[in-house]
Amino acid sequence: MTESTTVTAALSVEGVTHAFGSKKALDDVSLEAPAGAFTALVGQNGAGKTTLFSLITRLYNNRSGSIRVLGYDVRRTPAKALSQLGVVFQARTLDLELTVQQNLLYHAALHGIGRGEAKRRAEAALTRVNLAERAKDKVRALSGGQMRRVEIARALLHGPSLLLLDEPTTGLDIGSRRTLLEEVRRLIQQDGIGVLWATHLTDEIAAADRVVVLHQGKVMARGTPQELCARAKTEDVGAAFMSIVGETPEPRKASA
Ligand SMILES: Nc1ncnc2c1ncn2[C@@H]1O[C@H](COP(=O)(O)OP(=O)(O)OP(=O)(O)O)[C@@H](O)[C@H]1O
Repeated sequence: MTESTTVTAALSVEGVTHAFGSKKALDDVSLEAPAGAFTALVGQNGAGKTTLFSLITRLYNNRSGSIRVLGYDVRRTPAKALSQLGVVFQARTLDLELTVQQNLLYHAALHGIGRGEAKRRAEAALTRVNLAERAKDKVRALSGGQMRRVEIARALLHGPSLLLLDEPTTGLDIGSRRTLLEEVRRLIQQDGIGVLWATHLTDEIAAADRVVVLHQGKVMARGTPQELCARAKTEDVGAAFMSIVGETPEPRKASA
């Protein structure tokens, strides 16, 4: 898929700048996350990923440019835009002492979803992330990867068209990371939702449909992993990322 292809944008960001005092955290950022696709937002620490998520979710007000979720401007029509948005934040936000189901029902109540409907949706959402059998377990009893999947189920309760995940694999082992990626890919295939997955781990972008490279608040590149590799004249997407942000990849250590 190329930039010129006409697609339904689950998320469209155009010309967004955001500063903390005199420091620009985002500088004229434009990007898209199409429906039915996995878009990776890759950047090193401090690139501006969390700031962008805070603007999309209206934790911060965007004073420049526009942010649209399924065509709804988050500033002009926030209720419509946010109703299409599911978010998994970097820090975990589940109540460890409640059961998985209680956590989901609590969240559904905040969205004004009635008890019966909430139970039905919670079961369906847990089934989608392969955790239906853990509904009655306390969250404390789950692994880190399972907790992340509960957070995804929770984010899906109100039927969003766009799922934002901010560094969702932080603290997970390699197997759990792979499972999480597979689950999210399956959701995209089954439901056609758009996903924006923020990460600093370049191995997580190799299988993305599209990649957006963010560096020091600026979009440095957009395209498929193959397009990024072609641009940087390498076959390794991690090396392509390092080249695009102007850093030399560390030489591989020889095995002992
Ligand atoms: N509340 C704040 N006040 C001042 N500066 C901030 C604030 N939040 C972020 N910044 C600065 O904005 C820039 C972008 O930070 P941001 O957290 O968005 O990056 P990030 O890509 O999410 O990084 P990380 O992966 O470390 O979370 C950084 O220089 C950061 O120091």
